[in-house]
Amino acid sequence: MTGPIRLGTRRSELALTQSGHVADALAAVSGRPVELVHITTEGDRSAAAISQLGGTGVFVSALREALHDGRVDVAVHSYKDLPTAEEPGLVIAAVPAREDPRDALVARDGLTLGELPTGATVGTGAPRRVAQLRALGLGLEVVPIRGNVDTRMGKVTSGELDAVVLARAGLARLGRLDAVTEVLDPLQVLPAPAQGALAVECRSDDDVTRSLLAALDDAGARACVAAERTVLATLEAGCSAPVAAHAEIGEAEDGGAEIYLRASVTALDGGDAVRGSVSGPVTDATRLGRDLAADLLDRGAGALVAASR
Ligand SMILES: NCc1[nH]cc(CCC(=O)O)c1CC(=O)O
Repeated sequence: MTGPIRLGTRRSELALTQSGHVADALAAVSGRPVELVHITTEGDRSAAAISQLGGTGVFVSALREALHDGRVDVAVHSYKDLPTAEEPGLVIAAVPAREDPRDALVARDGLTLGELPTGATVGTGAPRRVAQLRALGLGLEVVPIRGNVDTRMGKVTSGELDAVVLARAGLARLGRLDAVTEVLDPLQVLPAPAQGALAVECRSDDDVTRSLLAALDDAGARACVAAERTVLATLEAGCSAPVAAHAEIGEAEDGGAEIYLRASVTALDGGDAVRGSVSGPVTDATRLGRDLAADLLDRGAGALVAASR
């Protein structure tokens, strides 16, 4: 097979940027042309809140249909938008090196969270961010917003809102880090499981594409994402639940590689939260995720997840 590799992508500027990077890398390792195929998803067509459309899975299903149908060979997703359930017939063949997964504040006048006055309006649509911002006890007024990155940042420029919270990774990929006024400390606002990572998917029986994509895989990023998403799956929480998780790789005392995993579940009103952390060998990523979720459940996380449904 020497024809072009067809890579399905959403049309948003962020999706096109992410897909473009993967397409370039895939062309370089395969020596074959890579053709971008634009796919429109229900999440792009509708202005309704994501929670009303049935979760962020709405961004994913149209791309997956195109893979199943054979219209495309490869699809690139923001990993945090993927449901935790595996998709029969498809495989995540590459998790490329990850961007900084932290959340970022874009505020008027260069302000940080701590400098925003009581009653300042902060826009975000994600329940995880709403809950953690309220839990800071700063008296911020959290305003639900959605739309692409430009639309959200425009609400600060126009003066409609004092600030918005976005994934730093999206701003980095779009070349908009200049707008960031504070990168949020994960001790205050822990990012979403798999934030900043991409999932590059193909058909499980497409051995040629699988082996090409294997060259784009970053084992450390894959292990961190596995640990974080296992927390989410074990808590039986959807991607719109106020669950946060963040894994990092560091050096263990014996010189080997170790994962340090943190997670939190926060009540939507910010009045209650359960946080925890665990560390262990990189090869035990999913076990670490399960252990941390079990610890959070022991300490009451189940009720917080249930209350957010
Ligand atoms: N939910 C939308 C979404 N999906 C992925 C990103 C950013 C890129 C990433 O996290 O990889 C965003 C925007 C945001 O949260 O600000």
